[in-house]
Amino acid sequence: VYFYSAPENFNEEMLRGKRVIVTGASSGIGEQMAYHLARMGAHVLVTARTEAKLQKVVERCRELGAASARFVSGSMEDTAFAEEVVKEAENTWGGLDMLILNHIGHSYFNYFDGDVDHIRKLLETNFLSYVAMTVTALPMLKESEGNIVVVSSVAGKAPGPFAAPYSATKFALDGFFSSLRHEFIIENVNVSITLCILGYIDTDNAMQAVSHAIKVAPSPKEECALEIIRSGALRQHELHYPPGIVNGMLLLRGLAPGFLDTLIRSNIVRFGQPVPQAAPGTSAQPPSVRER
Ligand SMILES: NC(=O)C1=CN([C@@H]2O[C@H](COP(=O)(O)OP(=O)(O)OC[C@H]3O[C@@H](n4cnc5c(N)ncnc54)[C@H](OP(=O)(O)O)[C@@H]3O)[C@@H](O)[C@H]2O)C=CC1
Ligand SMILES: CC(C)CCC[C@@H](C)[C@H]1CC[C@H]2[C@@H]3C(=O)C=C4C[C@@H](O)CC[C@]4(C)[C@H]3CC[C@]12C
Repeated sequence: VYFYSAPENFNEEMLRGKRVIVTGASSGIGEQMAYHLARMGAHVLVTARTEAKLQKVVERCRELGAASARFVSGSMEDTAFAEEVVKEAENTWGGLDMLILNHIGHSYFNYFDGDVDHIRKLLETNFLSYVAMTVTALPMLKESEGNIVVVSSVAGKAPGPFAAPYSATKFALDGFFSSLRHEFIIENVNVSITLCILGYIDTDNAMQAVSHAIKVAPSPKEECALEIIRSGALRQHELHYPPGIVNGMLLLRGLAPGFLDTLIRSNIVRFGQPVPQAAPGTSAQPPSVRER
């Protein structure tokens, strides 16, 4: 508790004129981070696959007062693209202050189906591209004494069911970046690494995927996006958002892991399968988690 509640003074001016890359910024939390950064007067480079959406995000960033805004489109399934995005920042800005790694590839919310290739592909997108961007950006981040922000999930600390591939990629991020942080401290590399442990957030994609299955209420993506930027700028090691639920879960994980697991399962009511439509005159019976 002491560690994560150390004195902190965030001022939005801290981001003015800063050069920031945001991945997965065509929707959800990434899009909201781009808008906050724009409002704070940062230079933003946003990336994702869908050019039409990125075009709109860039326009909105300009309206909100970004020092500059541009996009590069492509897929992070390919680590060559990940490196290309960082090169683009180097060519346009000649440096970089903050690297926000946020994108995720599509996965399913259901029992693990045995598809090993899916996990390999998801690791490329959700994990290896993060490593590749970090490697390419590191010389610039050392120069600016900048920040690396890695967006993860409670599923990357205390997993629930139906997200085995996704959870694996988020655990990989914790292992890699928490180890790398030690090395930076040992070697006096003044680049901060912030691992963001997020609970359930109300983005369109997450709501579509799991709102029928999760009992807890989602937290707002706008506030979540601001907290991520804030903790990155303050060089915190970890962000836990929303703090009550995530800190509670992590505390229980240490004290009573079996109880936490039961609690997680009891908060997931249905999943994956279409909810049957009620026939006229009958009431719909949702499928139970045991049915498959
Ligand atoms: N929402 C939630 O409940 C939670 C989210 N998180 C984490 O927060 C982060 C953001 O989540 P959220 O905003 O909900 O996600 P969204 O699904 O809204 O956004 C994902 C972004 O990644 C992009 N993307 C998808 N596939 C690829 C690809 N192959 N290559 C490059 N970009 C890709 C998407 O754009 P496009 O399709 O155009 O490529 C989009 O911009 C993720 O790291 C997620 O794990 C953590 C805990 C809970
Ligand atoms: C026990 C409870 C107090 C809290 C349980 C919270 C659990 C159920 C929450 C916390 C993190 C959440 C997942 C997440 O990280 C990101 C995504 C990606 C998105 O595209 C689809 C939904 C998915 C898989 C979320 C599913 C629900 C999870 C596991």
